[in-house]
Amino acid sequence: MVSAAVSISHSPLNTCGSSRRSNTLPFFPTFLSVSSSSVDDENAPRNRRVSCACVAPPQNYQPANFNGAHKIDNSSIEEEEEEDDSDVLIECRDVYKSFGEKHILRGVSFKIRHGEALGIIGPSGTGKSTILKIMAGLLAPDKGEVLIRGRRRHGLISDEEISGLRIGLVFQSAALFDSLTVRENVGFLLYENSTMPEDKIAELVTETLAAVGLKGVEDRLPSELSGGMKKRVALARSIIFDVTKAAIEPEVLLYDEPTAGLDPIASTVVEDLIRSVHMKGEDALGRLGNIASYVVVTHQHSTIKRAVDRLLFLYEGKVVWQGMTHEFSSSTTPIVRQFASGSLDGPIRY
Ligand SMILES: Nc1ncnc2c1ncn2[C@@H]1O[C@H](COP(=O)(O)OP(=O)(O)OP(=O)(O)O)[C@@H](O)[C@H]1O
Repeated sequence: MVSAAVSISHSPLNTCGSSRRSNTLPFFPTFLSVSSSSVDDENAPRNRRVSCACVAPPQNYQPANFNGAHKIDNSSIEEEEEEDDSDVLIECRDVYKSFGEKHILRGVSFKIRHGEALGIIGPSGTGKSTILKIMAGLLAPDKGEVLIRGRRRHGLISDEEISGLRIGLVFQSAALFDSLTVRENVGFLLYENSTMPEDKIAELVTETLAAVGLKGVEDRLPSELSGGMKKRVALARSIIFDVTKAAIEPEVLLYDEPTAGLDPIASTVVEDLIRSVHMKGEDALGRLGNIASYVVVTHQHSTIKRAVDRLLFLYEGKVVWQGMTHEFSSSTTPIVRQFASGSLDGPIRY
């Protein structure tokens, strides 16, 4: 489980020609610190450098086509080998990760294609948050590879290594800066890195907050917000982008349990918001979303149904099933049936 003090987006902080710092903001170091509860201290990047590069859709891009659920077996791997991988943005290949004696990931392999809305499900403690952190570059795998647009990443993220792709991680907790106002939290990266005038950033922050259903909260501190409002502020922070740039900067967003702890209606708001910022559709402001693909780790049925198209089921360190969302509840695979129904009978034992 991730519970972090900050939400990060892999946009530049003080790197990549960081140009300007708002005088309304306190000084922040190059590495945006993350609470000790969120990231393995030993593995946390020091002086982290993050990507500001923009990613264009692959040439000859064809939308991803997933034709059904399948259990992971050799035949499916053979099939995958014949696929056109020009639209694969992130690939985890046989990834292993242990924490001491705990072997959490034991050979996890999957691809995230351009345009995908992917969900990762599975029992608590199976490593869902861990795989997100590995993709985001906060943790390094012990074994196996993470490929970013076909290029193997060595160690943790650096600008050079992942140039060509922005990856944002929205932590399970809203992870806002307590001492900054909502405006400063949402506009943080723009204040730090863009050349936009401050009044324009403030305008954009207000628009983005409106897009997540929040009005008139710009001057509040996070402590003055409800849990659901904090989540929406965190989402606003993850989707805001520099509108003065000629090219939209698509990115892959990784959401760790974005609807956990929300009431059903607030969950729906967040689920629709996640959908709306996807490149395929327009956001609440009528702009094309800039998120090329996204991954949602969730336990919530409503989020599975509403926010994602394809699912990976992680269990005992491996992807044991994958399929389209509508196949989840009708699957006859025992482990999926048990999980979908919440039954105590089945292969998963607590
Ligand atoms: N930095 C760490 N140091 C030691 N153990 C860790 C660390 N991070 C995760 N773990 C352990 O790895 C296991 C998997 O954790 P992870 O948070 O990835 O699971 P999860 O599938 O996301 O769980 P949940 O659904 O409950 O959020 C857990 O047993 C957790 O205690």
